[in-house]
Amino acid sequence: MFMINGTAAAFVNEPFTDFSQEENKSAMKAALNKVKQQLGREYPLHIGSDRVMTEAKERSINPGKVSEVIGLVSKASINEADRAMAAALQTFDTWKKVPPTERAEYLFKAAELMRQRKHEFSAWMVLEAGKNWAEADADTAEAIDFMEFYAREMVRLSAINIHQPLTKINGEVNRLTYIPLGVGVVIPPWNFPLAICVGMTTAAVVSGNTVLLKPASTTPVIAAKFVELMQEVGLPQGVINFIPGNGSEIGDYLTSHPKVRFISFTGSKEVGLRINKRAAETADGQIWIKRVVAEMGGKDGIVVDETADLDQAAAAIVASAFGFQGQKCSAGSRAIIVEDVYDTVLDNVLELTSKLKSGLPEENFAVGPVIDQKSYDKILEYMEIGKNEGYLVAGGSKAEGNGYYLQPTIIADVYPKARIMQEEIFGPVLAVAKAKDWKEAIEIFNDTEFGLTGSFFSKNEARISEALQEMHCGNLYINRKCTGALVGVHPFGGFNMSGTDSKAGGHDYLLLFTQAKLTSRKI
Ligand SMILES: NC(=O)c1ccc[n+]([C@@H]2O[C@H](COP(=O)([O-])OP(=O)(O)OC[C@H]3O[C@@H](n4cnc5c(N)ncnc54)[C@H](O)[C@@H]3O)[C@@H](O)[C@H]2O)c1
Ligand SMILES: N[C@@H](CCC=O)C(=O)O
Repeated sequence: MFMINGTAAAFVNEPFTDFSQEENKSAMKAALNKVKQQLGREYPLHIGSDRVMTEAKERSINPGKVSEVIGLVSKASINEADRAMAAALQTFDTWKKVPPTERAEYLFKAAELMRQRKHEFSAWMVLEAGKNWAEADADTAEAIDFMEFYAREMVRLSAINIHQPLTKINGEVNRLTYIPLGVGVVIPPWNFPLAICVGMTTAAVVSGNTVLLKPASTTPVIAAKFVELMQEVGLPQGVINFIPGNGSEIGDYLTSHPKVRFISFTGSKEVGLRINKRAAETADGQIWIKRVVAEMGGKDGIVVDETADLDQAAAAIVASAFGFQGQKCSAGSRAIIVEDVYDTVLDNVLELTSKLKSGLPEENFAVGPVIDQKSYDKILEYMEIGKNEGYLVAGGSKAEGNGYYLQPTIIADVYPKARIMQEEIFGPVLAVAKAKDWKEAIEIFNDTEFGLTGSFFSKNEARISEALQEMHCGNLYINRKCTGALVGVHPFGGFNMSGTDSKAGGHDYLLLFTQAKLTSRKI
């Protein structure tokens, strides 16, 4: 709980589940069985207090077993998006007046309920997103963390002048308070279908805003489960309006809408830039500049010098490149290794990769499917491009299974300007480049339009100091993998074309969804 003997308990991350323990294994299997009984159900839109079933549906399928339908989710058209906007606008008038501590309570309660049903939420992601158990468990843990963390943050910010203590002068009482912005559109991606959806939505809501939540089209069921949870804890109707639908249809419509005060987006560079551009146009009747928070793609990498622990470096390269099939914005899709140890590290990487078994996520194979046909086709294309840009040393094609399975693929001796070194593939494809020394390796690392995550492996302190300064990315790690940021520990967000560096899970994040009001009273 939040309060212990009247004092706020310190935030701690939700622990990950150890699935080598029999009881945890059984609990996860039971959760999967329970969830399987609920497959194929229909889910409504949530517009204010209305539950709206539309004829048009998003058909969500299991990417690891494509004949299995996870659920059919109602799909909003512009008409329903308009109704949702009206509901959100109306509710904003009352929600903004709810004391911040009360708003935070909804998040604390939801975090607690999610904790109790942790494996069930993870099971939905195993089936809908193709995550293995550990990846799904980490996603659920992060969702719980976001709610706990942002609730605490709202309580902290609501204490007047705490964030920015004001200089005192005689004859005046001055206060700085953080007030909400208005109605926001929340647009999460599918790859962290619970954590990122929950984090983006609850940050906006706990700050006193109301939202239109448009989930990703491939993972709408897990988003619907989150919205149901918020209803269960009694969040007032109209605070979260749930409107799955086409990005190009309602997405474009909403991002241009004059009543939208802010857009919170996480997804690809292409869509993020489109939203940023549309949001910058002032629509008729619009009386503000829209705030855009856009967290976008990455072309992250791991640099290894000759002094590094080579086994640790190889393990980190494999985990970062192939965890969740490389479908993380933080994925280490580039390894840049100095020539003295290039062959040794590459051999280690190949050996570890050859041990990765691919198969059904519900059976907890290390490597599962990619998300859908479009991704599958795109990644296969990149594999072919890669074969012309270096040497194929592992994988390179489809893998067995009734779904979108691909082999973990490694292309070696790739030149820095190659497409597979520059473009985000978002799949299990690792490009390996050779550098003459650690300085050149850092130059190659920085030679990208993105700037999200990176790692530097070395035992040399002087080099580590220089790498800390020179490697230009939002989340830089030393001697560890470049994925797996923890809420509160590693605030997350990137530079350049990786986005607005909003640092989700950090102490500044809620400020993005508030405006600071200074009041000065003469006494
Ligand atoms: N930087 C981060 O924190 C972070 C985290 C996770 C994922 N990502 C990035 O997300 C991408 C993968 O996710 P994705 O495939 O869901 O991305 P995407 O850009 O295709 O879609 C993201 C969301 O935008 C919606 N959308 C599509 N067109 C739209 C439009 N015109 N207007 C409004 N919304 C629209 C989609 O329906 C989805 O909900 C990768 O590039 C990955 O790197 C970044
Ligand atoms: N925050 C996650 C990545 C989120 C994007 O996909 C990590 O640090 O691995």
